[in-house]
Amino acid sequence: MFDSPVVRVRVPASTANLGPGFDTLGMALNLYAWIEMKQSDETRFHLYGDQLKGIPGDKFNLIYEVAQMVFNEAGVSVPELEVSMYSDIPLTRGLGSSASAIVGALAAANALIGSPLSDAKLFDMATVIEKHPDNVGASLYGGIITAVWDGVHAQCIRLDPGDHLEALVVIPGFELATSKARGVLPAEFSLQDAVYNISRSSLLVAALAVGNLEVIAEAMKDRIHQPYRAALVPGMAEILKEAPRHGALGAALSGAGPTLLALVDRREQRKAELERFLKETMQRESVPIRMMWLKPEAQGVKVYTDAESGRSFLDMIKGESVL
Ligand SMILES: Nc1ncnc2c1ncn2[C@@H]1O[C@H](COP(=O)(O)OP(=O)(O)OP(=O)(O)O)[C@@H](O)[C@H]1O
Ligand SMILES: N[C@@H](CCO)C(=O)O
Repeated sequence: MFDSPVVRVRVPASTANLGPGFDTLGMALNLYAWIEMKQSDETRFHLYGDQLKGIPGDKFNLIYEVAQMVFNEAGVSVPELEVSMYSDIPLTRGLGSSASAIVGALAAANALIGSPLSDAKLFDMATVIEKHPDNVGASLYGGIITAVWDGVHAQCIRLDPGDHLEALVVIPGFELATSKARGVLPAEFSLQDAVYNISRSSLLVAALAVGNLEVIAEAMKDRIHQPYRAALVPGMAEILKEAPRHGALGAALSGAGPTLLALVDRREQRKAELERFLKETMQRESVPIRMMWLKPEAQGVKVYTDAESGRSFLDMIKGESVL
């Protein structure tokens, strides 16, 4: 048996793919979900905020299921949990809400039992659950990650995002399930399209590694998933094509969408023009949107100990939440 502390974690949202890096590139963003977890005599959930509406408040919640995987892996039994959760990450919009829930639950459950599992093990488990390492790697490690998965083990290299990148995200007022956005993709690609994506994805990683932002517009182009998904997101094709002419370094569908993300150099003077272009394009398509300026988050999931917290769960969040 172990002492039963109260564990809190903060986990960042993420954007996956960054255009050509389908299922391999991810970047953490400064939008967060928070989870508090403790052992209990009966399982109880306290879900706060608009973003968690409709999420199950019982043992069918993803957080509970993932926590039990950690306990099984570690060979301990913690059948009943009291979980509080607050999130600023919109659900099913392409900003890695499921990855944040998975990584947050893994980190919280692991900390609850004295952290027997390594980060590498948590990464493997997260990837098996999510089925691709891009969002979960970014939420776990922070920064920009380039990752591979062999079906069992995931590996990644983390790049520091630097100080110059910023992202303008356009979040449409409708949900797009990852399963639906993957369902429209072909099973096979031509050699030409494969080369097109490999070359751009490699260029993008190299550009981000050395801070050469000039090639980003070309490096964010993709032929593997975005052309097929464009029909699911009105305005997407025009925004991906034209955003660089309005001040963006490049633009991409964020994860499986429907959120669109324009990367910007923070020193760029044309932010208002970019905002106007994105807003007007979506308005022409009659798509209601929310726009947010976000920054890359260098820190991955953060575990707070009892001693560090000292405040109630909601008080702790108040200072950091964007809502
Ligand atoms: N905090 C949470 N607790 C429980 N389940 C969650 C939580 N957050 C997300 N989920 C589950 O994940 C689903 C969304 O996952 P999905 O992969 O479709 O979108 P996403 O993760 O927001 O976007 P993307 O993977 O494209 O970045 C939700 O419908 C819900 O079932
Ligand atoms: N790489 C994934 C991200 C969504 O979780 C996709 O584009 O389907």
